[in-house]
Amino acid sequence: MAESGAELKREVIDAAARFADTPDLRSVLVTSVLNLEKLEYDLYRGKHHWVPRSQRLFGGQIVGQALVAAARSVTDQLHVHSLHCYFLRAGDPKVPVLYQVDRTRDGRSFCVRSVKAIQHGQPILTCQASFHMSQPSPLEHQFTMPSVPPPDALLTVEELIQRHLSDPNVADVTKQGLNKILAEEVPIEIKPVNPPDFRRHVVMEPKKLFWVRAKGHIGEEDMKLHCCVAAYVSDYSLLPTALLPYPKYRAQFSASLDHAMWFHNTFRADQWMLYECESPWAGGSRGLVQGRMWRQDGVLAVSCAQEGVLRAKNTTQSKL
Ligand SMILES: CC(C)(COP(=O)(O)OP(=O)(O)OC[C@H]1O[C@@H](n2cnc3c(N)ncnc32)[C@H](O)[C@@H]1OP(=O)(O)O)[C@@H](O)C(=O)NCCC(=O)NCCSC(=O)CCCC(=O)O
Repeated sequence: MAESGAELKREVIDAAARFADTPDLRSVLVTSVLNLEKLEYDLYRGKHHWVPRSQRLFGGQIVGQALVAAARSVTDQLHVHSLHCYFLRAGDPKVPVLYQVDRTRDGRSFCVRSVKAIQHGQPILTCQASFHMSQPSPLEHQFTMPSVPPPDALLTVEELIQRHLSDPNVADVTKQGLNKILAEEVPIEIKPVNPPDFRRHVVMEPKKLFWVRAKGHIGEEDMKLHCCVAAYVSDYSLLPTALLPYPKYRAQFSASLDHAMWFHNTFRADQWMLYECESPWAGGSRGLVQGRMWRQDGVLAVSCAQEGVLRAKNTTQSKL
C-alpha cells in the first residue's frame, strides 16, 4: 500500500536524523580542530586542518581554539559573551599551537580569561574572553535582518565556480585559480546572496552577504562549542570585503591584525546563518571590517569587527 505524504515525510526526517548522528558525519571542526588536547592545568595543544594558500595559519582557527581553551576553565552556568584578540605573529603550519590560559578574574556574574597562543616559545595571538551568567533584562533591541533569498534558493560557492568554469571563454589563469579554490578543504559551506564577480572587473560597495554554516553535524547541546565554531567561521572571507571597491588592485600582503566578537543569542553554527559583512573604512594600508551573523529566523546572533593590514598593488600598471 502506498504511504501517505505525511508518513513518507516522517521517514525521510527520521532517516536524515539517523544519518546526521553517524559519527563520521560530525563536523571536523568538532572532532579535530576544536578538540584540544589537554597537556597540563590550563595548557592545551591544537591541531591544524585547512591551511590557507598564504601558508600562515588561518586566524579563525587560532581564535576558535583559544576560545575553546578559555571555555574549558569556566562553569556551565557561564556563557561566552565577547572576545578580543590581537594576531601578533604569523602562525606556522609546521608545528602545533599551545594555548595557555590565565584565569584573570572570577566575578559574581562576569568572569574573564586571557589566553596566549604560543609557537616556537613566542605568542602568536593574545585573546581575552569574557563570560557571563545570563540575566533577564527589560532592555532588548536589535537591527532588522536584511531581506534576502533563503539558502535553499541559492547555490554554494563550489556550484557557482563549476558553473563559471563551464563557460569556454574563461581564461586559463582564472581556471587555475578557481580549481585551486575547489581543491581546498575548508570546513565551511557558503552560499553567496549575490554571485561573486570571479573576473574581478566590477567596482562594488564594500559590503557582502552570504549564508554560512559549518560542514557536518555538531548537535545542539553545547552552546559554547557553537560559539567556538562561529569564531572559526567569522574570520573567513571577512577582510576581503574591504577590497571589493578596488578590482584593479590585488592584495600583495593581507592579514588580520585583531578580531573582536560579541555573542548576543543562542544559535547553531551547523545551521545556515546569514553573514552580513561591511567595511566602513580603509586607509593607510589597513582596512576595518564589521560582521553580523543572523539566524534564519531573523535573530541577531553574533557581531564581530576586525582590522587587517592590506598592502595592495595596482595590477593594471604598465610593467615597463
Ligand atoms: C601583521 C604583522 C605582519 C606585523 O608585523 P611586522 O613585524 O610589523 O611586519 P611588517 O613590517 O608589516 O612586515 C610584514 C611583511 O610585509 C612587508 N612589508 C613591510 N612594509 C611594507 C610595505 N610598505 N609594502 C610592502 N610590503 C611591506 C615586509 O617585508 C614583510 O614581508 P616578509 O614577511 O618579510 O616577506 C604581524 O603582526 C603578523 O604577522 N601578525 C599575524 C597576522 C595573522 O597571521 N593573522 C591571521 C591570519 S590572516 C587570516 O586568517 C585572514 C584570512 C582571511 C581570508 O582570506 O578569508
